[in-house]
Amino acid sequence: MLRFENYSKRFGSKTVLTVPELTLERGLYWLKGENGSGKTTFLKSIAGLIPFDGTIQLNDISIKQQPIEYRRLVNFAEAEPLYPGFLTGNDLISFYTETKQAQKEQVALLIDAFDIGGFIGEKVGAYSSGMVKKLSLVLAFVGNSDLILLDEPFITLDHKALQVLPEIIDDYQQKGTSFLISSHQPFTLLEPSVLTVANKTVLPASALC
Ligand SMILES: Nc1ncnc2c1ncn2[C@@H]1O[C@H](COP(=O)(O)OP(=O)(O)OP(=O)(O)O)[C@@H](O)[C@H]1O
Repeated sequence: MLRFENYSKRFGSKTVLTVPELTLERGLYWLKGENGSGKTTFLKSIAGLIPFDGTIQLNDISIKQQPIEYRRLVNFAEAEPLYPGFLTGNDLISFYTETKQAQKEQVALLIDAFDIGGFIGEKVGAYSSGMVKKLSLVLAFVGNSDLILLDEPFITLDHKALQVLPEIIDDYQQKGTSFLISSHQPFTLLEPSVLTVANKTVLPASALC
């Protein structure tokens, strides 16, 4: 269960998002909203990457009071991931495998599913945007996170990866992982609950009726 109380995010003097109170039960959520509405800001706040006012708790664990414990539960894949160009994909995968205490078999399956084995020995600086995107998705699925945040996961992926990604999301969801996914493209096959980011707040679509 993900809970927000008196959440607000300012950049300088400008408040871009407020969520007075919101509880999200375990599940798969599609975060919808226009450009600049606040989807990435919301996801980055939940990932613990940017400061904010108020409270965010996952399973009663507070991002501010128990940051290490909280971060163990959450994985995040950025819309346009950036990694130090001198590292190889293997360097990053090894680091995530260790910090997320992931099983080597799980990692091997992900490398195979996203078909990245042919280039992860090379430095990330030489990757195309789609290759970086696939690597970032593999890293997001490494370990046993309670909540996976995917910011625009479908952009720049090739046809095969576009087919594989929903299957993996479905598989993880059935094992109990929750997802918050921002996307301008529908992914209705997975039957997500819709969250709308508009008017500087986040509301379940049902609340808008
Ligand atoms: N680092 C920053 N400094 C100042 N303002 C920012 C910063 N990051 C985001 N914003 C502002 O916060 C608001 C929300 O931006 P955000 O990136 O969260 O939108 P988004 O819904 O993800 O947009 P898109 O669909 O275009 O990716 C925008 O008004 C944006 O200008």
